[in-house]
Amino acid sequence: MSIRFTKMHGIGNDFVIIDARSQPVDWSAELAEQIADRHFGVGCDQLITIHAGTDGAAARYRILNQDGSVAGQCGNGLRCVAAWLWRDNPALPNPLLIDGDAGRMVCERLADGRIRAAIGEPMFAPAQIPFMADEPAAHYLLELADGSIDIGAVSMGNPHCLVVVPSVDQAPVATLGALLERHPRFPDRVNVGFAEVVSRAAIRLRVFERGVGETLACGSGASAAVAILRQRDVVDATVGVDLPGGHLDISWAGPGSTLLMSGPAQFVFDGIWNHD
Ligand SMILES: N[C@@H](CCC[C@H](N)C(=O)O)C(=O)O
Repeated sequence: MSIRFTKMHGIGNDFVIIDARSQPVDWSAELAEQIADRHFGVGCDQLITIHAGTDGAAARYRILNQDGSVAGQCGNGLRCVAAWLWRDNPALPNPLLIDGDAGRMVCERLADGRIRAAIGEPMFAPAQIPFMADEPAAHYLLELADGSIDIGAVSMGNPHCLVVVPSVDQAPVATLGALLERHPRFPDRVNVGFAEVVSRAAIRLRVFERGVGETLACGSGASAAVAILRQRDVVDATVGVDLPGGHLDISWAGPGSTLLMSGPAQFVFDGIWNHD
């Protein structure tokens, strides 16, 4: 079987995007694992499929991680889906409505070519993350085999935890990230951010993504980091986030408001995936 796809990235967080409206797609963990494989497949952090939209949405998007697990949100992927939809049909409006498992998102192409996505309100209630705790808090102590660690936790439509570190360059992203991703208090596993606060308007961030490992960038991770640091009143409403693959601007006015994420969406190539 042959499947047409587009390879894209948002500051190095890379995706294979498949239009599931115009061709049959066997949406499965196995398909994601095969396509995402960097040696035997196309190679990507996430496989994203585009489905028919309803009620005014241009489309619906679904996300599978490299390991085949389902994700509810993908900030960088959402911007790429918006750019893909505008390329596919230049008559589509700007802003554009796109539905996902986390709800309805609004994407707007800015004058400088970047895309600003409204990705919803951060959710701090432990049951919504999901995270095992009695009540929402700005800090949680998480038990590890050799002590405990201070974390923040939030859902951006997908689960995130955050560790504040003195320097992201020295942070044990691979080891601690893998440990926290599967910590028993996160029953659905979790994306793990390591943030260095540079000022009230700037942070540096590395993210160990659930179902992938460390990626060059994570849009929902950048959003989660700003939401948690804003909850702690450590940063202002607008924050520049530097990730290994590039820069995102995040704005969150606070409870009751949607969070805004601005950044690029890049096409890499179009191709055809042939598989048995
Ligand atoms: N890279 C994405 C997040 C992808 C999903 C995540 N790994 C999860 O399992 O929740 C982003 O840019 O937000």
